[in-house]
Amino acid sequence: MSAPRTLYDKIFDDHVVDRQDDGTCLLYIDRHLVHEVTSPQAFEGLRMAGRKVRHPEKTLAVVDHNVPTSPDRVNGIKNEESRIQVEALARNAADFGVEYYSEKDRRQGIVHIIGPEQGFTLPGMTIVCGDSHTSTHGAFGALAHGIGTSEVEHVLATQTLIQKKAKNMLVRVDGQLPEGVTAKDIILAIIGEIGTAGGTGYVIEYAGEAIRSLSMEGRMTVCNMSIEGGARAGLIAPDETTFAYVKDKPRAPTGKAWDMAVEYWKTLKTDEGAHYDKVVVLDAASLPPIVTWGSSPEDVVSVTGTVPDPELIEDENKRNSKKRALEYMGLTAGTKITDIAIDRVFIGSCTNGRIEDLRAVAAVAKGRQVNPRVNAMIVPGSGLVKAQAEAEGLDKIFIEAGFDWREPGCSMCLAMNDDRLKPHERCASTSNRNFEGRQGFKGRTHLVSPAMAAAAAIAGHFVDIRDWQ
Ligand SMILES: CC(C)[C@H](C(=O)O)[C@@H](O)C(=O)O
Ligand code: SF4
Repeated sequence: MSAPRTLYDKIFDDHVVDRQDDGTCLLYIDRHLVHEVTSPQAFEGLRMAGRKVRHPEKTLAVVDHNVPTSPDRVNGIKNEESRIQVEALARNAADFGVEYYSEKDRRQGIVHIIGPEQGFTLPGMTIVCGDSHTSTHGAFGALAHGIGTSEVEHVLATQTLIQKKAKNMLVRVDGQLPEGVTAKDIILAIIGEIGTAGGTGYVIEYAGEAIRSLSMEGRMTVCNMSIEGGARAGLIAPDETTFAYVKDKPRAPTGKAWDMAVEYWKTLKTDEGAHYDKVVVLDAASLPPIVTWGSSPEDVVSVTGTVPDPELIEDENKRNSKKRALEYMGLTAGTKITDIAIDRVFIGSCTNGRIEDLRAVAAVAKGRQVNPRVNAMIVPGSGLVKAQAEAEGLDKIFIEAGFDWREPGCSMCLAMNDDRLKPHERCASTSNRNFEGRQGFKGRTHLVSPAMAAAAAIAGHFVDIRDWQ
């Protein structure tokens, strides 16, 4: 009998085309997602070499990072740099025969949201994209990770990727989440626990009762931020929740092919006794809603807590870096998190821009008003998320409450477009990164869950969402 294997081992093994003695492998890639930021040189490389895209039907291109989120974007993109990137992708997709969703297509959206929506992302697949948050697709039990632009070119040309196997890490979240605590709080707590380098060299498998209980949206939120924990990818074994989500998606298999696929997908779980190189265990019942206070996703604190004191950190380098983070954030140690006033709210991104996130926001916003000092925007992750939200009447709740309801895109997650913080503006954000300048020059980002962001928009400062239920 063969040795017990992890889910990661199985998907990896199933895709090895060639293995060298030093462990370098050539992996077959099932799906390639392409966006406008990391693909121009890759297509240019193909053009110069006179090569074609090996499998256009396994490739899907979309614009997301640079697109404006204002309704007048259909009249053209004013920012020249953005327009050039967007036009380049449109041309490259046409020249190389790759399916492409432009900003005018209702299926357009953030690359990691449209893949699952279209059934382009399926369990057991290898999925790559020139984007670090490709880990999102691991929620389906797919081996999905970001690649660099030269690798994008390699995958376009050959449908394969050179890879060395990573180590296996298990993150088990036992028990049930308390009311008001979400998938976002789980992943922020995990990153707080392992640190931003904790997952370096690993692929993380998330398991345990709390993970099993999550919807696909919640699982995507968790896997999305694997990269913030340093891991190459994050995975969750597919189950009935996964199959129910995938069924009837435009590109999902149908009929007999569906039955065969499900049969295979059911084998995609870690064998009893398989070896993990590292195991981390968390108790969901003890998790609070989390707010980041610094400029790294590991700078987490409970909403009931205070801004920590860097002077208490023994390691000098770490102490200095956290002191600098506090200074950048304009905060003083000891301040209660609920006393921190905010100027802006950003609800969206590939972490929390899906329908369930918007429903959570609507539940908080209904019948309430955004604080007059706060500018709060809601950016659906895709055109389909937007249409669904509008079909449910969520847009009316948002607009009546004073939120700005936008068109889909990456938006203020990274400020590569018109949506950005002004210097020193403080933002409660549902995105995944809080680096210096991430949401705009000198902007200050606090990462939170959608419900926490909505509550902060209304109160004008952070509040414990559990007191609002
Ligand atoms: C622009 C892109 C390369 C980048 C990434 O890889 O993650 C972006 O999506 C981000 O979130 O910072
Ligand atoms: S939403 Fe943010 S994290 Fe996601 S792909 Fe866009 S820029 Fe990157």
